[in-house]
Parts: sequence; structure tokens; C-alpha cells
Amino acid sequence: MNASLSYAAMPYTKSSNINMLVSKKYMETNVRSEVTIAIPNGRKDCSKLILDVSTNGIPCTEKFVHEIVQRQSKHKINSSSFNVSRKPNFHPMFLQESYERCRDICAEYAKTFYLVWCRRTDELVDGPNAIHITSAALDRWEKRLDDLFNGRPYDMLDAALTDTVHRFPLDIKPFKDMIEGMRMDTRKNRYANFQELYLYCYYVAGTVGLMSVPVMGIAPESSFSAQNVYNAALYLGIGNQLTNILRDVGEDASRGRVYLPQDELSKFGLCDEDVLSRKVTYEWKEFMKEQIARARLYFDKAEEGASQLHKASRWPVWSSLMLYRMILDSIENNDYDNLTKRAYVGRTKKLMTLPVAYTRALRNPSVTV
Ligand SMILES: CC(C)=CCC/C(C)=C/CC/C(C)=C/CC/C(C)=C/COP(=O)(O)OP(=O)(O)O
Repeated sequence: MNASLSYAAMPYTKSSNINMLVSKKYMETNVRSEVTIAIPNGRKDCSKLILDVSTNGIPCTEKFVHEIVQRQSKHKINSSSFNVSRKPNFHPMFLQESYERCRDICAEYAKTFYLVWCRRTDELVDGPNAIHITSAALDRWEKRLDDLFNGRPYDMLDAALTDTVHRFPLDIKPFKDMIEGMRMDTRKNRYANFQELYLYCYYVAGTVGLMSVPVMGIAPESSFSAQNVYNAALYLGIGNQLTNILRDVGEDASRGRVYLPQDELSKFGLCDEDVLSRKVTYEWKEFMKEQIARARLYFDKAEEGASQLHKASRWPVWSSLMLYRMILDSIENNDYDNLTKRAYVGRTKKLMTLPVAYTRALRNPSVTV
């Protein structure tokens, strides 16, 4: 595996967990919906858009995200001539040290796949200083991102990413969108429907998938279009995030956040109070079954693309996909009590999954799942 991939941008798989789609039911939604969409590329304010979700039968936020993915997949992935002229001139020892530090941070903090920059971004709204985070601070973080993409890193950790973005065809868009997700998180603590939640999941996790593909690379023998591989990466991010939400529902509620579609809660006769009171009722269990089924659909979709990645990247991706999926099993095993219990995958199970993931990773890309 390429060094910069394994150090700076590569998901760390010490005890990797991971997992994804839109059930047909959601794809077929055919209603008008009012959605708040943050338009990136310069516009910081969320704009209220009334969108007709019936276009091609694909709900609006999915269409919005789909177009982003389509644009990303136009970047030449296995190209060797990307941005070479702009490659920054760091001293090799300095660069080695900065990658080492990234690796240490991943080893220390990342239980899942994680990019150091993403973790630092996440820390802004989730970390100990989160209550002090202002939109000006996020604007400064974005300016810093622009600078590191332009060869001017602020610190050693940024330097590793500056090096990586000049070695691989990484586009700044998913990075910016992730910051947009943090803005969304500071403004919003309820999600009216799955479309709103989907957009949030794209911003905070789907973007990670889009950032990873250009670094991981697509197998030269793959017959998949780049777009399909990017879609799978997006779906893995979405599935992971949905799983995280289901796992952490109790913890999030205690921070005043409910990342569950409000319309779906009410369909089961539930509301915020039911989440906050932490009572696992029959209705809650039925609601959870539907949520888990949807997260699994996203993982299924991700699996189709995982085998199309470059062979050096397949094992960590398969491992994390399988392990994250197991969190959903664990919620089931806890009899859907994710309000007072935290679902987790034990060490032995994790270790036993690794050889299975390895075998899957060996499969030729032409063999579909
Ligand atoms: C499938 C294909 C084609 C490519 C793979 C593309 C990748 C790497 C996708 C992964 C996307 C990803 C890792 C998103 C982040 C999702 C997420 C919810 C991370 C949560 O991390 P933590 O908050 O640290 O949770 P843990 O406590 O489980 O570690």
C-alpha cells in the first residue's frame, strides 16, 4: 500500500468497524418537500429550497448528492500526472515526521476508518471545545483548508494532507462539504425526514468515502465505472453514519440531539419524548427494525463497490464494512435497546472477522458479491 495512503489518508483499521441505501420505498417517494440545503461553493447560508422530489422518482437531496458524486467521478483516478507541477517542496524528514504524527493520531483515536483531517474537523463540533465553536471558527477552518490545498499548510498535520492532495487526484469539494456538515450540526438538532438526514449523512460521512476513493484507487481490472465505485463509497459513508446514529441514539439525546427522521418516528406513534425517556417499547422496536433494515441496504450497496477497489485497499475496507455492519446485529441482540445500552462488537468477534474479510478482499473484482 502506498505510504501516504497508509499514513495520512488511509483509514486506520486497528479495530475497524464500518457499513449502507435507500430502500425502494424511499426512492419511490413522490411528494413535494421543503428542504433546507446548504449550497456549498461560496454560499455559506442555507437556502430554503422547495424542490420537486418527483424528478426521476429520486428524492431531491439524493439527486443533489448524486450530482456531486457524478462530478467527483470525472476526476482521473489512476492518473500519474495529477498536479505534479504544484507539488510542494517539503523536506523529506519533515514530511516523514508529519505522516508519522498522523498515523499516531489515527492509532490513538480512530476506532473506525478515519482521516486525520476529518477527525480534526469533527472535533470542532464534537470535541471538548464544541460549545465555543462559532461559524467564524468554521470559516477560518475552511480558509485553512483552501490554504493547505494551495500548498500552504498551517501545521505539521496539514502538511501531510498538502502532500497527499498533490499526489492524488483529490478534489476540495468533499472536504468543503464536510465543513458544511459541521455548520449544519451547529444549527440543527432535528431532522424532519430522511431526506434531511441523508444530506447530513452525506456531509459528515459520505464525503469521507469520496475523499478515500482517489487515494485507494480502483483495480485496473475492474469493469465498474468510476461513478459506480464512488457511489459505493458514498453509500458506505451513509451506512456508517446511519449505524452510528442508531448506536448513539441515547447518548445524542442526552446532548439534545435527535438524528432520527421525525416523520418516521411519528409514523410509529413516537416522538422526541419517547427517545428522551429511554423506554424501549414495542413501537420503538418496530421503528428500529425499519431503521436497521435501511442501514443494511446501504451496506449491501457498498459491498458491490468494495471489491472494485485497488487490491491493497480491499482488506481494510471489507473489514470495516463487515465490522460496522455487526453493530447493527448487536443492536438487535440487545433487543433494540439502544436507548440505555451502547451496541458494540467484542474483540474476539472482530478478530474472527478479519480472515473472512481477507478472503473477500482476495476476490477478483469481476466476481460480484
Ligand atoms: C466501498 C468503497 C468503494 C470505498 C470505501 C470508501 C470508504 C473508505 C468509506 C468510508 C467512509 C467513512 C469511514 C465514513 C465515516 C463514517 C463514520 C460514521 C465514522 C465514525 O467514526 P467514529 O465517530 O470515530 O465512530 P467509532 O466510534 O465507531 O470509531
